Amino acid sequence: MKAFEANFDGLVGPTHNYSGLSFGNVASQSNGAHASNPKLAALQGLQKMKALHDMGMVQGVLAPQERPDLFTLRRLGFTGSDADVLAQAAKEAPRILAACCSASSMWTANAATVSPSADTSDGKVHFTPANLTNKFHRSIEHETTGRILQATFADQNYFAHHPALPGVEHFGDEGAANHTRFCHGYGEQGVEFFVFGRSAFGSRYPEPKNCPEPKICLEPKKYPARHTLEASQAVARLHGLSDRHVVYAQQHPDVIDAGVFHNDVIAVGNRDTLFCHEQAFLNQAAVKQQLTEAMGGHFNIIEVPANHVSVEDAVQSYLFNSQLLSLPNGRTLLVIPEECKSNERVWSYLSELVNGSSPIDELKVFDLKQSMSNGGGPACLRLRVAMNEAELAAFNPATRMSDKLFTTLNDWVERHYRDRIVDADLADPQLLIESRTALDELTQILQLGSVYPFQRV
Ligand SMILES: N=C(N)NCCC[C@H](NC(=O)CCC(=O)O)C(=O)O
Repeated sequence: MKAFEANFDGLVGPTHNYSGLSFGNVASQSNGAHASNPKLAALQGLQKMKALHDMGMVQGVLAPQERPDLFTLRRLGFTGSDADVLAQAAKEAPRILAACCSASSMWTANAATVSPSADTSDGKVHFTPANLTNKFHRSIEHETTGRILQATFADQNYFAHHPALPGVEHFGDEGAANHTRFCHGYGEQGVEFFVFGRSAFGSRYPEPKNCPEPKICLEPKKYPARHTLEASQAVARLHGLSDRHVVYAQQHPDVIDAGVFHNDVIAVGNRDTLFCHEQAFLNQAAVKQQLTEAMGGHFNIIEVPANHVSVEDAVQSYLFNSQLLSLPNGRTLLVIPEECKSNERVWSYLSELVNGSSPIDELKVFDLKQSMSNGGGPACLRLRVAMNEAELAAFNPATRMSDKLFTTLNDWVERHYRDRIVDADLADPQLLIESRTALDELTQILQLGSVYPFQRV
C-alpha cells in the first residue's frame, strides 16, 4: 500500500501577538513590544498550506485554541464576568494575561509526537500531545490540542491517542520539534530519532541506560533545555517502538545557549536524509554512526560546516527550520523562510547546495514574517503525519486542504481577524467575543465538534 507524509499546519489564531514570553527564543525576546497583525499571520500560513497542496502534497489544517483562555484565568482565581476576569488580570497580572492570550498553538511541530503505523507494535498511528511544561503559555495547550487531534484523527481502527506526559519539568516534552522519523519509504518500518536537551534523572540516580557517558547530561549554561531524555523514552514506550529502531541524541548545550530552543532550529530530516549543522548534537560523530546503522547503512547526511554558516546565522535565518519534502515528481524540495534569502552567507550556501550533487533539488521561499518574529518558521508551523492510503481515507476530510477550504478559510479570516493587536487589546472583552465567534464557526467548517472549553460549559 502506498504511503505519504502529510503536513498539518496550525492555523494562526485571532489573538496572535508578540509578548516576549519565551526566554531562550531570541526572536520572541527581541520582538515582545511590537504590534502584531493576526490577519496577515493567518493568511501567510494559509498561503504556505495551499502552495504545498498545489504541489500535490497532502496538507491538513489544525484549528487554533480558545484565547484569551478564560478557563485558565478562572483556575488562577480571577472572578466575575468574562469582562471582570480580563480587567482584573490586566490590572493585577498583565504577564499572566499575555500568556493566556498567546496564539502559540499555531506552531504544531510542538503539538504532539507522531509515530506512523509501520513503526508501532499495534500497527496504529500514535499521537502523544506535548505537555510543553517549560513555558506557562504553552503548557496550557495540550488538553485542547488532544481534543483537536482526536477530532482530526478520530478513527480508532487506525489512530491511537495518549494523554500528555506528566506536567513536570522531569518529563518536559516539546513534541515533534525534537523528533524526526527517518525511513526508506513512508509506509515501511522507520527509525525514530529523539533529541533531548537534558536528562532529568541523570544526576543523583544511575545514568539512564541510553546516556552513553555521564558527561552527556551536561546542562545548558544560559538558556533552558526544555525537553528531557526521559520524556522521549516515555513517548517511545507509549508508542510501542522497537529499541533498535529508536536513536536518542542530546542537543549540544552550546547551541541551546545560542538560541536553538528546539532541534528543528538546527536540523531537519526526511526519508533517508538528515540536513543539519555540524555543531547540532553532542557527540555528533556517534549520532551519525548510530543513525546510519539503524538505517541499514543507506543514509545521507548533509552537514553544514560552521565556516560556511555559523550557528548564529542558522538561528537568525532559520535555515534548518525548513521543510524537506519529497515531491510527487520525485524531486526533493526545501521550503525556506524569506530570512534565508536576506542572509548572504546562508543564501550562497543554499545556491551551492541546489546546484551541486546534494539530494536537494530546489528551493521555495515563503514570507512568514509574522510567525518568524516569534521564533516560528516553516517547520514549526507543521506537524508531520505519515499515513498509508487506508489512514489517509480515515482522517477527517473537512480538515484536508483543498481549493474550496482555502477559499472558505481566507474568507473566514477576512471576516473575523483584526489586522493589529498591541498588549492593551488583550484585555478588550470585544476581542474575546470576536475570537470565540470565529472559533465556533471554525469548528463547523472543520467539523471538529465542541473542542473548546467555551463550547463545553
Ligand atoms: N521551533 C518550533 N518547533 N516551534 C517554535 C515555537 C516558538 C514559540 N514562541 C513563542 O511561544 C513566543 C510567544 C511570544 O513571545 O509571544 C516558543 O518559544 O515555543
